[in-house]
Amino acid sequence: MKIVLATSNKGKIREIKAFLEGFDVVGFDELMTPFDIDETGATFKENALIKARAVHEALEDKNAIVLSDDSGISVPLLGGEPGIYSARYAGIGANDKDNLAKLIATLSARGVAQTPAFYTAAIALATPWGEFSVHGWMHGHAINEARGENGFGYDPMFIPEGYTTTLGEMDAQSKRDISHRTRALKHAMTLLNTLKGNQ
Ligand SMILES: O=c1nc[nH]c2c1ncn2[C@H]1C[C@H](O)[C@@H](COP(=O)(O)OP(=O)(O)OP(=O)(O)O)O1
Ligand SMILES: [Mg+2]
Repeated sequence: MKIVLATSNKGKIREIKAFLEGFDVVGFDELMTPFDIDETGATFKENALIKARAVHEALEDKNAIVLSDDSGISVPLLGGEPGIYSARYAGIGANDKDNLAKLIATLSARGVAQTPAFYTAAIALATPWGEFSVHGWMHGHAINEARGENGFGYDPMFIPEGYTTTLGEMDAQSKRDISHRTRALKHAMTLLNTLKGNQ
C-alpha cells in the first residue's frame, strides 16, 4: 500500500515515516513540485482535509492514499492560542524557532512559569473510497523556557503529563509512545485496514 504524505514539515515526515515503517511512504514533494496549500479552515480537521484533498487532486494516480497532518499546541490560559495558528504564531513565514520564542515570551510576559497545554493532531486521508479524518491529543504543560534539542516545533517547552522532562529532552521513541500524532495515526491505520479489508 502506497501512502503519499501531504506535508512539507520535516519533523512530521520523520515521525510519520517511523510510525508507518513497513509501508511504502513517500512525501508528495518526491512525486511533484511541492506547492503551498492555503490553510483556510477554521479547525485542525478542516485544514487536514484541505491538504489531503489538494495533494490527491494533484496526483495522477487516483488510487493513491494521501495522508495529511494538521497539528498545533493550545494553551487554555491564552484562550487556546496558538491552536490552529501554531505554524504562523510569530507571523507568516515564521519558523519553529520564532514560534517557540514567541510562546515562551508570551508566557513570561504574563509571569507564568508553567501552565496546562495540549497538542492536537488531525490526520486526514484522501483515498479511493472517500475522505476521512481522525484526531489524537497529548496533554501536559507548557513552560516558559526551552529545554533540549530533540523533536521539533514547540517540543523544547512542552512537558507531557506524568513526565518531568520536555519532549525536547526525550528520545524519538519515547515521544512516539505518547504523542498526539501517534494516537491519530493509530486510528488512521485502523480505518485504512478496515477499508482495505472491505474492498
Ligand atoms: O509534535 C509536535 N511537536 C512540536 N510542535 C508541533 C508538533 N506538532 C505540531 N507542532 C507545531 C509545529 C507547527 O508550528 C504547527 C504545525 O502546523 P501545520 O500547519 O500543521 O504544519 P506545517 O505548516 O509545519 O506543515 P504542513 O502544513 O505542510 O503539514 O504545530
Ligand atoms: Mg501548515
